[in-house]
Amino acid sequence: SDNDVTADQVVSALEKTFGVHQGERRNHTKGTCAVGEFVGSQDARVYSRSALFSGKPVPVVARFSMPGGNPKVPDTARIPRGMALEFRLPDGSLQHMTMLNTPVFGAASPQTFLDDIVAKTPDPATGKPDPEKIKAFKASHPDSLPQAEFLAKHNPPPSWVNSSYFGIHAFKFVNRDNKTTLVRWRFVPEDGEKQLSDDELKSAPKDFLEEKLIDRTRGGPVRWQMVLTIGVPGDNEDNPTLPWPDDRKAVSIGTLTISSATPQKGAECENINFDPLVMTDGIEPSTDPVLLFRSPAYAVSFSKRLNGK
Ligand code: HEM
Repeated sequence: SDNDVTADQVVSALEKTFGVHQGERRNHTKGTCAVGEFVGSQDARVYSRSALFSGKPVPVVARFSMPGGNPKVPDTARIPRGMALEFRLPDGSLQHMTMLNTPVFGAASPQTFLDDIVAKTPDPATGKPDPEKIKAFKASHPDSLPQAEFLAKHNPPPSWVNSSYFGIHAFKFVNRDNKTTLVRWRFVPEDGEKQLSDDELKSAPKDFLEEKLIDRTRGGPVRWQMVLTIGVPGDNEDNPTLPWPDDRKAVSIGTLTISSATPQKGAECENINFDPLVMTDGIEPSTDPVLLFRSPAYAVSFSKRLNGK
């Protein structure tokens, strides 16, 4: 059962499939650091008393990343894109949001996540994953299909600034009257959502995302609107592979501004563990077992890389 899957097991599987890159993240290894600020809107305070939504600018350290433990994965890979944010509040507390550019995740349980990584273990004969094992994984894990379908229909973006990023899990917002609201959130880019064409995907170089982000921020700040979706009673809070119905109320609750970007080596984001359970008063986790499993898994990866392993 799921309860048997451990963080160590998952990190070991990541190491077996992608190799160990000393001092580096075991997942989302390739990435770029950035900094900026967030300004929350009054509308958020109906739902959350978090200081994040005071209306005053809150400094943010961000990291854009490619999933998987391969530091050289090409920027054209048909896999999700990640955006992690650390909000540094005036009282010294932190809020993390660690997101992907897909509205749903590819696993409803830690077991599916583990089985996915194991299915991608390179075959010693070819040095590549065995297509039969990947097929068998898909057939036996229907919860992996909604995200795979989204990735099949949406080509990767030409730039980090041309994606929406989704919190994916349900979370709880708690307001001043202790009223709890089940929510999901996403960040919608002011530069617009864009996708590479099939031809562009074939001709694009291996590495372009980092350079384009550095150039784009030199030309001026990049913004995303934070959009909150309000759940209604009965909406699922424990399955990140299933979206809520489209007609749920959505409220714009703040603006993220990214002002500069740098390679990750030695930069501020490098030694942050973007554990999604780091939260301020007014924002709380749901019962989603995948969300709750992330924290121990990130801790194992973080302590290894911090110790130079
Ligand atoms: C069972 C589920 C999951 C496991 C086991 C897992 C595991 C990991 C690990 C080990 C890391 C590297 C941590 C570090 O060394 O700092 C990581 C990074 C990351 N994960 Fe997950 N993850 C899971 C689910 C998710 C989900 C659902 C999302 C998005 C909603 C997500 C988004 C990210 C992002 C964006 C990063 C990079 C963070 C950074 O820039 O440092 N992961 N994940």
